[in-house]
Amino acid sequence: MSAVVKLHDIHKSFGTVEVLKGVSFEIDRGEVVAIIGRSGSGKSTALRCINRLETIQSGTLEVCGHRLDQPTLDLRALRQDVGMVFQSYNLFPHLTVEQNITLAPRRVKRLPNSQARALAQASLERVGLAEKIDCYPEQLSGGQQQRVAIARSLAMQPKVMLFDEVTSALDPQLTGEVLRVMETLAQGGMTMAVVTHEMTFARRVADRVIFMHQGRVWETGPGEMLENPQTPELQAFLSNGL
Ligand SMILES: Nc1ncnc2c1ncn2[C@@H]1O[C@H](COP(=O)(O)OP(=O)(O)OP(=O)(O)O)[C@@H](O)[C@H]1O
Repeated sequence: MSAVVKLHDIHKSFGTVEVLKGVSFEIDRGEVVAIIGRSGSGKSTALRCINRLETIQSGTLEVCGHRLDQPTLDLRALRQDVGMVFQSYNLFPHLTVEQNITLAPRRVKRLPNSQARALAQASLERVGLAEKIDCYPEQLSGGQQQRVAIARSLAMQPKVMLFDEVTSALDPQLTGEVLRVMETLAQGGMTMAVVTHEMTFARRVADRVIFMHQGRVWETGPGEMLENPQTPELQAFLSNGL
């Protein structure tokens, strides 16, 4: 298998505070990696580096063949290959579901209206919301809005998807419906990096779990490592939660 995401010895500081202290990991094509760890351990920052929402100070970083540590980076091409879904859905309230989903494909890929609508329909079917295509976000539950946000990302046909605590704002029932959509994507072969506090999801769905602690990859392994943590830090995290 070939790695589509390669981080090697990444260092990242905000001002004088170093939050990533030499982070290295790879994600293979079709692999699902869950990134777990305490608040402030650097999970979101590491994820955000992968699509260049954050720049790194040193290290090498390659995503879908794009060298993010090189000045020649084509940011637009990178962002087409890498989709990202956030905790806040960031849907435009004055646009319908279809308009939200087709905004980027129309602008970036210059798709004609009929093709864009078909793409929105297909993306919504993948998240189980085809019948909501003409709704406005306020007519949807939080879980449905998050699924629309996932559909919006899918419509750009990304090669890698990044999920940053996408269920943190949802109650347990709505969390479940979003996680099921993500599980279906995982089963369909999508390459995914998922920052999450959902340990059941990490254990069951992820091919590999990365435990970050104090800006470093502290422990990594298959989901079963959560049943048999090797370091006291992962043990403490699993018993105390956040
Ligand atoms: N834009 C920023 N400016 C300054 N400091 C930041 C910025 N973004 C993150 N940090 C700091 O970097 C550290 C790591 O933050 P990060 O969001 O990556 O952690 P996290 O593990 O994802 O935590 P959480 O689970 O709370 O989201 C924290 O101490 C945070 O305060």
